Amino acid sequence: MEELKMRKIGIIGLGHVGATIAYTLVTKGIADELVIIDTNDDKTTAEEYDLRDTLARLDTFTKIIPQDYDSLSNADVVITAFGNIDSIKMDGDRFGELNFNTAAVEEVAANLKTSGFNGVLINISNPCDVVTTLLQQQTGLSKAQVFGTGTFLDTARMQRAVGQALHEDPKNVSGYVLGEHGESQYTAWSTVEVKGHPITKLAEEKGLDLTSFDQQARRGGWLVFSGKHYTCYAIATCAIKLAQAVLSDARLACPTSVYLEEYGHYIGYPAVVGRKGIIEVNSISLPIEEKAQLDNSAKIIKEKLNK
Ligand SMILES: NC(=O)c1ccc[n+]([C@@H]2O[C@H](COP(=O)([O-])OP(=O)(O)OC[C@H]3O[C@@H](n4cnc5c(N)ncnc54)[C@H](O)[C@@H]3O)[C@@H](O)[C@H]2O)c1
Repeated sequence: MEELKMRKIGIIGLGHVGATIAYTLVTKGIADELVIIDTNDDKTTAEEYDLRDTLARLDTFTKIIPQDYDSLSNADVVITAFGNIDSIKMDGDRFGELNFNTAAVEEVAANLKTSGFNGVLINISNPCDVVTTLLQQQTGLSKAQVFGTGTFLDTARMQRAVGQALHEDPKNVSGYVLGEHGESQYTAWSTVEVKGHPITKLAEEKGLDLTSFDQQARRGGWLVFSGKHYTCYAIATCAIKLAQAVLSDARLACPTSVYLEEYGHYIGYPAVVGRKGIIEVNSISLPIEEKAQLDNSAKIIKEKLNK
């Protein structure tokens, strides 16, 4: 009999974000095998047993594999969520973790390389575009195999802001927040529609303040952060949606942190995600001002990379 293909996912970094992803993957039965890795052994054991103790009450089973890089050799997806959130201050700068996370990249990339992992790597760790660029370079995986959550989360925040103002389900709002997952991100309003109606037209008709929505997308994370000193549900949901797009070869069109030749590094831009990772960069034609904003954001990511 042909062996059943298991859906195997690895998570590296089991803090607020990684643990939320692990819990969701297990309770929703999305992974048949889940590899969980953290430099903190006690934290890993705690998450391992909290998840194992959940299994008896679920309709699905997930094999939990702790602290084993070797077992990632045949994983479909690895999600990186390592970091040190306590080093982030309320100053609006996601680059606060830069030094910590660039050091972590070296260790994680070397371990992934030794493991023989050859699936799709989805990075969450901040600064997201910089860390994704470094992970791709240091793992030696292809640019299609590595991408970041990037502005997928910021786009969800924009959809929330617009949807909330118009009393619409955020899913009725389409379009993209582009650029850095950070302060220089921006909403490409030329791409945004509500139920097929261009937002620029709706804004004129209804007197909407698009700048305020854009600011809500940019600052949304800090609103959550200021109350609980981390964020977890929205980012976990973004990462899992991307992982599922890989597992089911969905060819999901969404903004992610993707490698753009033009800039020579990763940046939030429309892409299509499937079994092999980034199936295509979905080049869209932007008005001159919006393209200039993308160029500016790329410049800021590049400066951080050069540091
Ligand atoms: N891209 C986004 O949209 C987005 C959203 C939220 C959080 N984040 C980022 O995700 C990361 C995790 O956030 P969090 O709140 O869970 O942080 P956290 O500090 O709660 O957890 C980080 C975990 O990573 C572990 N870790 C550190 N170095 C490691 C290494 N080399 N190998 C394995 N594990 C390691 C730590 O022990 C810790 O358990 C941070 O970088 C944060 O800024 C990104």
